[in-house]
Amino acid sequence: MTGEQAAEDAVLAVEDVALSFAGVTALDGVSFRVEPGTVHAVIGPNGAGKTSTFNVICGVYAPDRGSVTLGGNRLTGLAPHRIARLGIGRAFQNIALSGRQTVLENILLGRHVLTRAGVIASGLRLPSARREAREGRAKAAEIAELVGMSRLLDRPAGLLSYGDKKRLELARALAMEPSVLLLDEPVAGMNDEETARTAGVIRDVRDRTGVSVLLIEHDMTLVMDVSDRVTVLDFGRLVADGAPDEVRRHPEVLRAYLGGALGETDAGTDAGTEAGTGAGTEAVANQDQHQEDK
Ligand SMILES: Nc1ncnc2c1ncn2[C@@H]1O[C@H](COP(=O)(O)OP(=O)(O)OP(=O)(O)O)[C@@H](O)[C@H]1O
Repeated sequence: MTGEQAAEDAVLAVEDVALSFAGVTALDGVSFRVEPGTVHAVIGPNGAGKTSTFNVICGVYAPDRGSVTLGGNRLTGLAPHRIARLGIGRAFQNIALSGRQTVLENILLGRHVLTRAGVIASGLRLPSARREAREGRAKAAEIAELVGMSRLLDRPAGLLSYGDKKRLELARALAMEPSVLLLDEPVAGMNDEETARTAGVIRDVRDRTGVSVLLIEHDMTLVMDVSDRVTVLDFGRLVADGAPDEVRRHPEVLRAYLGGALGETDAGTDAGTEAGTGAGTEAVANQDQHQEDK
């Protein structure tokens, strides 16, 4: 297989996905592609369909229409654990770590999806199980280094700072060796310093492992800072998809974030100008504030 083919293999394609709940449209014909080795953000106001998109990708929800493929393999219709095995790793917004277990043990828990030696082989301490355990620990240590937690390997997760807990959740998802890592609000609740550290980790994941990162995030400073591409949803529809700079100036994006308040007025037409960009940034900042108030 050539390098180019390998890269093509890891493309995550969401195609014409529609999803509704008892008459409420959550997603309405959403399509986008996550290119290998990129950071890709999905943004939009509350209720836009971001979490629903993640849930369709992971197999938590079956879409009414459309499909999700990874490297040409159809994920839609498969159970979540099979989708995880095929290369979709997800770190959750709500931290679900084992507090008494150490950082190393928590990362190893993330690997169980990959472990081949069964319970019996492990119990009998067969060579295959011992080798797998050794390899697992080495890999977990590598991942801990990547997320800046090498010195915390033996610390119980329950004693970590908030930021380290969130980065450990990310590390645990990475331990599954995914092609695409899904991050649900990775910097929610973090201060500026913690946010900057996490931004560095996200970039390192992309640059050092080649894993694509797909993230939902309300913190627009982070989104614009780390993303190679941004997909914007509003009321379940895709309203923009492009480089951060293009998306920030897109009239539909300004309209979505300002709740239609600007309608046909200045910012709608000025969207491509400096003034328009400023209005968008402000609107997005208001959205952040709204999140904090929730
Ligand atoms: N399990 C569900 N049952 C009923 N309606 C749902 C369910 N999940 C999502 N929805 C609806 O689907 C729409 C999209 O919701 P979704 O949670 O995907 O949005 P979101 O962009 O993630 O929002 P937020 O930023 O507030 O998390 C909303 O109208 C929401 O109320």
